[in-house]
Amino acid sequence: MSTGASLVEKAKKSAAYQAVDENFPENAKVVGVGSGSTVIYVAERIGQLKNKESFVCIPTGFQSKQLIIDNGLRLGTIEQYPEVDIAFDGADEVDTELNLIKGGGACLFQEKLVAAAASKFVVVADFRKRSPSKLGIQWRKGIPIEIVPCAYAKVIKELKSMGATTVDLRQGGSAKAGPVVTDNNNFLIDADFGEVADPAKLHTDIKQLVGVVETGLFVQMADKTYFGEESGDVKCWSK
Ligand SMILES: O=C(CO)[C@H](O)[C@H](O)COP(=O)(O)O
Repeated sequence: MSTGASLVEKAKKSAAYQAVDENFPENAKVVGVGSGSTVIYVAERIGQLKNKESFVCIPTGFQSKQLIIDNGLRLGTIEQYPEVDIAFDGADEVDTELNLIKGGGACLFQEKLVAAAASKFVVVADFRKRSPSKLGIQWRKGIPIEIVPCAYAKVIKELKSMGATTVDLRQGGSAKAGPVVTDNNNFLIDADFGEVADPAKLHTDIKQLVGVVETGLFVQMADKTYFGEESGDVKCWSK
């Protein structure tokens, strides 16, 4: 009998494999590979393609770079290849409009950069990531926001005055004393705004604060999301 943890793992793998099988363009030249535990299976599946010498993969951070290398894929950079044919990535929450919260794994800036450069953006997730309506229902840790380190006190104060109920400078926990440092040498704030009524407005309001590099609200960027279900099925939401 499958345990809860192995059901989740199977769900991630099924979603990732189906997303690659149904969307990988035959003549792809540049492919974005996201970050997180679900994307591990995306990289694995792409690594099984017979023509893997014919395209380059663009990472969204350190872990993603390792996944590309470990699966025998060609590594490129977004500076060399600013036009991406397709990007695959995970998400922390997906709403019914296909808006996302991302950044639980601290990679949101490069994830958004690669997704924004991509002609098609496909998300892979397990059933726990699906919101019944708005963002902020399933993912209760707050919206991840990447900031320049010296701006943290100012931005925290401003986010509180914008109505965030909890605002935390993300800490490394037992793995690191002090704040998490991103792949871009920045800090991360998690700001809880509850249920997000208007993700585009919230993103714009936060982005205007001096010191904010990027928010983990991915508004109308995803073309499709594949959810691996507890039953073993995969559900696809598309625009
Ligand atoms: O946004 C991310 C990292 O910044 C990840 O894509 C997101 O956290 C989902 O990760 P996982 O597939 O491990 O649940």
